[in-house]
Amino acid sequence: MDKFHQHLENYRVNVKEDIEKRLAFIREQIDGPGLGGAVVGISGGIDSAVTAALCVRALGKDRVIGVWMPAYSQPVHEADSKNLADAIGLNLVTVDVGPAFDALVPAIQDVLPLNDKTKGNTKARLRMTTLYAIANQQGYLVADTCNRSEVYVGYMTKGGDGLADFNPVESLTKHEIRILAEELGVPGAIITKPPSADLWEGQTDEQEMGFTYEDLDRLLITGETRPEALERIEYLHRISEHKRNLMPGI
Ligand SMILES: Nc1ncnc2c1ncn2[C@@H]1O[C@H](COP(=O)(O)OP(=O)(O)OC[C@H]2O[C@@H]([n+]3cccc(C(=O)O)c3)[C@H](O)[C@@H]2O)[C@@H](O)[C@H]1O
Ligand SMILES: Nc1ncnc2c1ncn2[C@@H]1O[C@H](COP(=O)(O)OP(=O)(O)OP(=O)(O)O)[C@@H](O)[C@H]1O
Ligand SMILES: [Mg+2]
Repeated sequence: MDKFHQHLENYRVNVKEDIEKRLAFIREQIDGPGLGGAVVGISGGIDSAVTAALCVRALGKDRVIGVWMPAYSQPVHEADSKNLADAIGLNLVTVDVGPAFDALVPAIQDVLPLNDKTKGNTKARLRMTTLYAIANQQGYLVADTCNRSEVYVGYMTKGGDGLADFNPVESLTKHEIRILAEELGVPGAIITKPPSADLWEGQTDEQEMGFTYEDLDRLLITGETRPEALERIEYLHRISEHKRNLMPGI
């Protein structure tokens, strides 16, 4: 077995211990300052599924709100979000951010045209606004869902999914997140689905980044990867330095 798979195997063996460490971290973040609970944006993807499952285990289902926020989202993600909620006992609510997006984008476009990426990032920032409204009102914290792989290359929207109050999955690569998801009882369809920001039709992480999560996670775990991927990964890492901030994480 190579170094990469050996690392993942070790993680699998120790996953229960790792979960306990993360649950303690979440309780410390919420109960330390005497706050009520946590709010998590639920996309139907694996990162938010794992984050929500950890929060529910740490705090109990009455202290966690999951929010599905469609804006021209693929129907499969809504179904997966509902299946997740049933599987982990998550209190899931829906806030449709589509109308706000439809009102805001033409107003900005009166000033200058926006491309698909900019529009997509605007959706992510409307979701952040929604999560903070709920957190504000309830005395909750917003949970971040960005994993170690995404953070390394800055693959998140600044001030969107990249802005939150604490992060229970920050030190985990995408491959480790998959192992954790299995252990937490996340439905299989969410674990095997290709990662996507779903910010525009047909978007997938690997296609947009220009390398695979295996390329990226091999680098993070073993220090080596395919030379062609390495150049692009390090380029994205350099230009995203401004996105890595000081929020408490584990
Ligand atoms: N050197 C610098 N120092 C300080 N600030 C700097 C900067 N360079 C850019 N900026 C600022 O940052 C902005 C660009 O950052 P940002 O708005 O994030 O935009 P950008 O990095 O261009 O796009 C975000 C990327 O993250 C992806 N994404 C978003 C959301 C979720 C997921 C997912 O995995 O699901 C992925 C999305 O598909 C896209 O590829 C600039 O407009 C500028 O305001
Ligand atoms: N439609 C949505 N409703 C609610 N939250 C969303 C939605 N789309 C994205 N988000 C939030 O933005 C985060 C970033 O998206 P990202 O795609 O990186 O994570 P994911 O969907 O959970 O996992 P994956 O990377 O496997 O797709 C999500 O984890 C979620 O918190
Ligand atoms: Mg996603």
